[in-house]
Amino acid sequence: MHEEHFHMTAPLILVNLKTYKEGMGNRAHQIATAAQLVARESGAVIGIAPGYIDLHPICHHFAIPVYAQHVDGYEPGARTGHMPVEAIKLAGAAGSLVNHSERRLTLAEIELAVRGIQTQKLSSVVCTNNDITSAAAAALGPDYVAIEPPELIGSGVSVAKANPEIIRRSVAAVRAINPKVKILTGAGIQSGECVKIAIDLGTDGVLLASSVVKAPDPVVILRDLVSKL
Ligand SMILES: O=C(CO)COP(=O)(O)O
Repeated sequence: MHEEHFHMTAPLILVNLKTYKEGMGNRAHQIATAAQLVARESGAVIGIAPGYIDLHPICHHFAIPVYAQHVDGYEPGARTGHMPVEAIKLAGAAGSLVNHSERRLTLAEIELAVRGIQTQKLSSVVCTNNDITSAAAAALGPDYVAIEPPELIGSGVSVAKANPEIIRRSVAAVRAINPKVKILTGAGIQSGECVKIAIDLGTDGVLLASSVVKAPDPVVILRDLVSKL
């Protein structure tokens, strides 16, 4: 379902399913079901970024924003093993992550992907690793810059608690370049308290993975994540 159907001025909680076994197939549907339930009962905007195989069915079964984890900015045509923006749009995606720490791109590829996403009127989330790269990403004019210190990704240690300074500096850097660009932060986000700290530091939401994807019951974690909004 496309993003214009959602109130995107509200904070965005975006759950990246990565290629975790606990985020594939039936389990991807279970997490999407949990996201939709908690979004409905709380009024929060909760999106998920499943793998490509699960993208199309999840887009069509759930009324939540669904993002691809990566997209190529190339035009459709004689290329093999790439993912054009048109393909994720046809699948029903709201947008895509670009340049995740686990799927790094060159600057030229990031720019191409952001332009392609804009051309298709989808939402772009460019991931960055520090305040300098956040400023560079903001110069490309994406919808979101998502700052995630790589050393804290998957660590269980929350960026909001361990390194609020990097969030503060990134917010300032992005605002100085382009105040229209929204900001997410991530790495180790696991509770409503983490989300509240991130929002209080001036971000527009969070990008997270393991705390939800690996939870025995994702509903419990998602309810906690939205509890202080
Ligand atoms: O990389 C991330 C989200 O894209 C963060 O992962 P964790 O929430 O597992 O630290």
